[in-house]
Amino acid sequence: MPTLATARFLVLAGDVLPLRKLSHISKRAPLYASVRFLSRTDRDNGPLTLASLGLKSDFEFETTNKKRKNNFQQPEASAEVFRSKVKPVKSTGIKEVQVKNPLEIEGAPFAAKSFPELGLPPLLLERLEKEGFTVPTDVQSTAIPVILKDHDVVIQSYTGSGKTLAYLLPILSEVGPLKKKPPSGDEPGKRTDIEAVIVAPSRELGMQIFREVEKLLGPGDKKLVQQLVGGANRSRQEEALKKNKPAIVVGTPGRIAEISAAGKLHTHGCRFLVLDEVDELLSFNFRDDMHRILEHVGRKSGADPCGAKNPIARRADRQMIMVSATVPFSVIRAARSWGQDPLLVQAKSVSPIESVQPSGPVNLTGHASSSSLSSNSHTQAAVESLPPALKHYYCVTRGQHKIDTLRRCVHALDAKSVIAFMNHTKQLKDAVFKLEARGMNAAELHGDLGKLGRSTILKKFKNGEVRVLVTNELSARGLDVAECDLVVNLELPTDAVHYAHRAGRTGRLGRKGTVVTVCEEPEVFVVKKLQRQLGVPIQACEFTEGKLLVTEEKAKNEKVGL
Ligand SMILES: Nc1ncnc2c1ncn2[C@@H]1O[C@H](COP(=O)(O)OP(=O)(O)OP(=O)(O)O)[C@@H](O)[C@H]1O
Repeated sequence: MPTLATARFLVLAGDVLPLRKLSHISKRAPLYASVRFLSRTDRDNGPLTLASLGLKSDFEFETTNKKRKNNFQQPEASAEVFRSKVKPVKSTGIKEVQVKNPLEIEGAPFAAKSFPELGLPPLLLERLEKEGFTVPTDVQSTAIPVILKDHDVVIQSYTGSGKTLAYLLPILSEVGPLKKKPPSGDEPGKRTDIEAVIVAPSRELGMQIFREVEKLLGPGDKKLVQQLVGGANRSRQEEALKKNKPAIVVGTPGRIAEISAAGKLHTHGCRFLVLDEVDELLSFNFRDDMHRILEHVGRKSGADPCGAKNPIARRADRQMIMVSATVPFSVIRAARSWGQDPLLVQAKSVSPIESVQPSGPVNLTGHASSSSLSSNSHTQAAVESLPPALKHYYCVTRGQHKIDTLRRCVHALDAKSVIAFMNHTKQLKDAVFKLEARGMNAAELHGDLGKLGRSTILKKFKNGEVRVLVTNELSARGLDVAECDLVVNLELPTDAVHYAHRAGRTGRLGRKGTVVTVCEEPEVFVVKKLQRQLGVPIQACEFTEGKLLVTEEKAKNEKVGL
């Protein structure tokens, strides 16, 4: 360990420049005549696929020449060159960490294109302008034209890069009152079926997406979207479905499957099926509910004479959109099973899913050398899931001093809105109690709280009444609080994917954000492993005299290839 005299440096938020990828986009033409891999997974333990759902049991190939109605032209090849630079921090003197402006957008991932250039209809463009969305993000400008051309897609882009609008806007271009004018002969307003089903793994995320759709539809048409999240009153949801005849439903797998099984959700004519946080939806917990959803949504019975026998022909009717910041190979396999010639859409590239290999589900040419990455697909999924502007630190302390370290960390960074993660629900109350005893506004958020309790706490956190939200994995995915400027891991996440989703609650849409992992000495090797797997520097630090001090020499970072 370096001594105080030789190795203490000051962090002025930003000594380490973002490491990003060097990506080359294939110029290959889209694969329309393609080989489709139907399934190859273990039925009992593997991820959810057609095989695990009992629809297909063997690895199969099928050649299809079927063309989608519009051919997608891949964007011109582009190469982004980012250099990994580690600026030496000064070895003398100590400077204060700058006060953060949580809403300052440093490196927002906005694209060169405008919304009108993406082919969105005029009414939707008007709504976007009213809501203050003026420029699309990179992933939006790449994904929107692809989805508008009817392709099944897997959208992968880092946390907070705007994936929700990337799929909502093309859906709203085709569904509901903002859609494109129908071709002459079509009768507008006649359709009463549900046209889009959006599935999310948690109530909070479901409600967040639901509100985003409501907002875009505007006050006059907000009943055209219905939430079907668990924890809410089911009969009221069923009544609303009957009365309002929504075009879009957003919900959690359990509640959607439940209402569908009761015969009160008619989705056979559904055109869009979105699986948000798809890698989470593939987990064992959701297996039965997802089975029902995949079997029923967008499956028109009798629409195609081959349909009854041929699952591929039947599923041709719905467009699958799968989304996550982390895309392990299990998602790629699932996309091959459920989609028709699906495309992998990333911020600046589109490639056929067929070209994705198990060793590299997403472009891995960036942050770290491939040799330094584990071959584990889950680990690979975490690479490029982190916003490039995030800063990562870890601080070693004893278990009983963790809350105090958190308090000092919040003061040192002058953080206004903090999410602190722990692994077990039982410990959250105690942590909140200790923080409040030290004069810091804090609240706990977890699944055992009632629906009302959860939404009240989230509201208070969003409006600044609660400074520190102490929570568990429930809040790690999707939660969008723009003001959150600090994430603290009071306990280590289980793996790099979980680290990425937790970390992604801050630094959203190019804003500044800091992630501090508070750990005990024997856990430091896990932090080092996370650092290697994620390909980002995680610097050792201390909080002394109200300042964050980096305690790790540059040489150590160089050792891990950063
Ligand atoms: N074009 C845009 N202009 C301005 N703000 C935008 C734009 N697109 C999205 N946003 C805002 O950026 C924030 C992050 O977007 P979103 O939640 O869709 O990110 P995400 O990529 O889905 O993140 P995660 O992976 O964590 O779910 C949201 O508050 C959203 O309203």
